[in-house]
Amino acid sequence: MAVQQFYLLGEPVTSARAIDISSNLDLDGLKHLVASYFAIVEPNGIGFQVQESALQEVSDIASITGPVAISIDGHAVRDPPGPKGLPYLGNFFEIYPDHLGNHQRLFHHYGPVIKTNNMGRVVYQTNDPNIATIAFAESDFFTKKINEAHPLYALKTPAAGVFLGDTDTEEWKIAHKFLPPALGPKAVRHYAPTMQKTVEDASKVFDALDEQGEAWNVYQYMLKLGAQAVGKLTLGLDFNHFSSPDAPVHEMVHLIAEVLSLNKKVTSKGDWYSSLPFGDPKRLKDVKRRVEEMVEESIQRAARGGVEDLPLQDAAVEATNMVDYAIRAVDNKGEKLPKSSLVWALVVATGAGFTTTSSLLSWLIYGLVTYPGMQERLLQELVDNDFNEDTQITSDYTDRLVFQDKYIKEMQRKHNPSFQPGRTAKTDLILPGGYKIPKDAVMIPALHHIHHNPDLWTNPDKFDPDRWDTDEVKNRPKGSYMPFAAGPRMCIGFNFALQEIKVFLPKLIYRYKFTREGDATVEYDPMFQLIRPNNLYVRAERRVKWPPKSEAVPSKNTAA
Ligand code: HEM
Repeated sequence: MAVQQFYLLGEPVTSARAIDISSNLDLDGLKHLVASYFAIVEPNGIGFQVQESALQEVSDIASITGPVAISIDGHAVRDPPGPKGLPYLGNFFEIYPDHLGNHQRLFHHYGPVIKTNNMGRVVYQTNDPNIATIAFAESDFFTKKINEAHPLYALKTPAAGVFLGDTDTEEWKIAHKFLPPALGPKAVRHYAPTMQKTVEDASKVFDALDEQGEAWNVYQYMLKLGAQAVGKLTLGLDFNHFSSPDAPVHEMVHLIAEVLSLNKKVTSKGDWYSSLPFGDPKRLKDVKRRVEEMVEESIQRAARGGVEDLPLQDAAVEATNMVDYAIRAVDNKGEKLPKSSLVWALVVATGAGFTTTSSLLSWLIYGLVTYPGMQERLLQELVDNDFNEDTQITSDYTDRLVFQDKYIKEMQRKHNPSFQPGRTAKTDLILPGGYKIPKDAVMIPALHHIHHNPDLWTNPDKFDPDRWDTDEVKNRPKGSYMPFAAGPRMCIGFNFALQEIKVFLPKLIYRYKFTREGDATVEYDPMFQLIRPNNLYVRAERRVKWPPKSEAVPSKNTAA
């Protein structure tokens, strides 16, 4: 057994630590051993050196007199770089209002891990797929722990378990056992007819707007549409969003959207702002309480779809909505989702459900009126697949819409609603590239910037659904595309979201021709938890004719 001194290159030599090297360790074994002492996340990136000469043999490393330096991927360890910023304000005005564009610029300038300071709140972000995957993995290094530095801090609600709670809690474990079956592929398939009925009912309003020759704000109507479906399928509630063109947004929907806006405002401006006893922070608390009350009332009112309790998987395919499911589902120990978790788990499913899908739906319509040829190609695919007003849309049917699938994928790459899921460092650690991250720091895998990283995507600013056919995209590095995040805390509602979109989009495109109203640059809302377009207006005109089937596609009535 030999004892050798090691220190991290970039740190003082006096920080060297003595490590016992057993005689039968090979180089890989030594890297793993050293990694465990210094919390180096990826041992394979470790190099050993003395005065700039690399050491490749364990015997040489063991026999050197004096400390051996550890490099990471050829680098000394360092703090993630970032702009210096102003006193008190930090980088706030270098980042807002166009935080997407400005972070893109910062990644370009400083590299794959950046550190910024927003009025005292330090934020680490990455556009590197490997580091993002490490952060999402829930490991000895990172977990979802919503501390003061986390973008969801002002919304933290341990009782919710999912989304607004820490991983290392009983509440998360329980909610994460009960909710996913109700949002799995089988369960959401039985929601398809309700989704279809929702968009069909909404067409009365879009028809009326067309008859009046009116353009409409896309986000406002997609908020109504997304919420109308989610309200029925999570809470069993009819929000009455399509009783007339001017029907108001239901109070619950309005308040949940306000919560997301308030949270972004409160958490973007540092700790001093979030602790103010008035203004946005106070309003946030009040609105949260009101939402809780409303969901509680709707749970009490919700009609049960049946009387008997059922095992989780059966309840998921039998239940008429998620309240019904949550009341009836029992796990294999005969236990139910506790009352203490029920209300907030359903608030989260409702809020996470409609805020995200309404933003994505808005971007999907944006794409129709912005990117040339998209609307025509999507419509042609429907015609070629014999779509008409009576088609019952099932997952078997949508599986045939190959171009629609690529269009949605590309939209979620380029205009994904979610952009800042955060994970918290459990210890002082060293990331690939040698970046030092202190315990309790929050690392944000910046989804928008991973999806626009030019090292991963050719011409990332170009909207190009056909890129999904290329080998480059098919063989992309792990972690290059994660619209729903990744790892144990990733989205559990993605089946629901994708199915809803795949039902809504054909119905809208087949019935209406969308055109852009106005030519102002479409702006996203910088003070919202999600990326949504603020000022996009369209006209949706009832189609009176449709293109013929493509020549290559045999008509249904043509004999083979
Ligand atoms: C376009 C649609 C959607 C997108 C882009 C999206 C994105 C995400 C992302 C990025 C996360 C991780 C958040 C974090 O780590 O902080 C997440 C979590 C979650 N999503 Fe979604 N989501 C979508 C739709 C939905 C829908 C429709 C539902 C439910 C009906 C839903 C329910 C949830 C829940 C409950 C979590 C928390 C899971 C946990 O904490 O373990 N999402 N979503």
